[in-house]
Amino acid sequence: MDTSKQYINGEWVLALSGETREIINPFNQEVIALVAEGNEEDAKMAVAAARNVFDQGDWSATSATERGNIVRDIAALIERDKEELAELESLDTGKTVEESRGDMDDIAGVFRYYAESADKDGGEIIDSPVPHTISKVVKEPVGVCGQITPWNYPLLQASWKLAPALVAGNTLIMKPSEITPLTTIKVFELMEEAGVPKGVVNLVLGAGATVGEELAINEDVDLISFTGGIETGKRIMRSASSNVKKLALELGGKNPNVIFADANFETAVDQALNAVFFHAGQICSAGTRIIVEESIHDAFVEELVERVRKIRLGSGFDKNTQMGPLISKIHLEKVMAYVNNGVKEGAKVAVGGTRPDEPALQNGFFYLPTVLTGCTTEMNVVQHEGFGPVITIETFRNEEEAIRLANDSIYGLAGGVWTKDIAKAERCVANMRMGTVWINDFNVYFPHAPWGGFKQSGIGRELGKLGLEEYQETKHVYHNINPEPINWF
Ligand SMILES: NC(=O)c1ccc[n+]([C@@H]2O[C@H](COP(=O)([O-])OP(=O)(O)OC[C@H]3O[C@@H](n4cnc5c(N)ncnc54)[C@H](O)[C@@H]3O)[C@@H](O)[C@H]2O)c1
Ligand SMILES: C[N+](C)(C)CC=O
Repeated sequence: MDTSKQYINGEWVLALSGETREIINPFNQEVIALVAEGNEEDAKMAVAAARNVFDQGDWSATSATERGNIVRDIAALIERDKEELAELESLDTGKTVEESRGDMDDIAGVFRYYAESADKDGGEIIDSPVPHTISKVVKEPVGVCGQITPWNYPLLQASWKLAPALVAGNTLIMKPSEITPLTTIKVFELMEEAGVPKGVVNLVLGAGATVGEELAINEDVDLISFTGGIETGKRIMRSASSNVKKLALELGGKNPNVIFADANFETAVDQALNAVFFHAGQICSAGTRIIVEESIHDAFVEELVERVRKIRLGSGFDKNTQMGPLISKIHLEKVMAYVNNGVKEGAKVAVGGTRPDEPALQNGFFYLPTVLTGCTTEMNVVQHEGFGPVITIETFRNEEEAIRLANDSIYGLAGGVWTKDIAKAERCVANMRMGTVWINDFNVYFPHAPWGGFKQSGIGRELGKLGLEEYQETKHVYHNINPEPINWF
């Protein structure tokens, strides 16, 4: 794989400026690749290619079945190269190879799901109120799509955008996170191998402020789909107003995990760990905000802390490792400051709260899994997304208070509720203002169900039927089969 090039109009090309960027392994800070560093000019070139190919109309005129077949072939190639992709993802992000393998299965599943969906919706005939007319609704591609992805699930988040955009007949320009572009580069090679026509998919590498901003503002882009942080999302929203682009935003979360005293205790503790410490808490839907019923607080914290102490940190390539490093030095410093500020606000460190002291981990961006107790809803550490391996614990006394606390957030991405009382669970779910709510589980997602946020966690949905509709325009066609003069004037 040649990482030094971008993919524009069906050609692998160096950045116009000739510049490159070093990609760093977060486990040991070694340089693992040099990649092209594109800028606004590369982005403009890619947009022009995507615009030209879309306007020629050959791709959008292919049948949905044909596009579905190509997307199915991409899934098969991802499965063929699963191990290589998983190792690349772990090298780039620090997550365990086991987690990356799971991501690759999910990614192939997303391409397969959309391949199967491609030709299942041929539109709709409307019962027209006017005699001798035919009224129908058809779906068409939106056009040229700009797609911007984050570093935490690089290829997974890319797949949620690439697969539906392709089956809907759009052309696109993708900009992966500048920190973690490797698996996305590889998948562009696979899309070329699968026979995606020239200019339909374009890859520009580089910084958000240059390439990303150009995609958001460029008036030849019809839709921008962004996954990332809330402040970047707001900025993109402003830039996208240049030509009133369609907008899909998948932003952050500060996700409540509500645990009632009647929950299965062992399972709730165990899953509370999974909800946060996968990928060192760098998950948009991480259940970092535990809200536990007061009567079981002490027992819950005791058990949680004991389990947290046993989490094994290390290289994602070591089979014994359960949690890898954070993505970068800058991010590590942010997480440290986030915890330190929480402590200044009055939170107590029950475990963690610092970097590990093992010599073998000193070159990596490691932070110990951390539990903060004595937290209350108005604290910054409870309200802000730390995006690290940090749990805050609050307590509640009754159902009403649990729901009020869970909803006390600008975010509304996801949440969980643990109880054996089915009616109580359903009442909570009905009142929790989040795009996904899990009952007696956490962090489960699959291609068939929509994903996205209420409130400031975003706009629109990815995955499922809605994830395809983001990439479609809806057209009403009204056909008068017996036109006659009206003689009004
Ligand atoms: N809701 C979801 O499904 C979901 C999934 C994954 C991650 N996230 C969120 O992503 C965030 C972490 O990712 P991150 O740190 O990479 O986010 P980020 O906002 O810093 O960057 C995301 C992407 O936006 C680009 N970007 C930065 N500035 C830009 C600009 N001015 N214009 C256009 N593009 C720009 C970056 O280069 C990167 O490709 C967290 O907040 C997390 O919750 C959300
Ligand atoms: C959407 N998800 C859960 C796959 C990754 C969020 O960061």
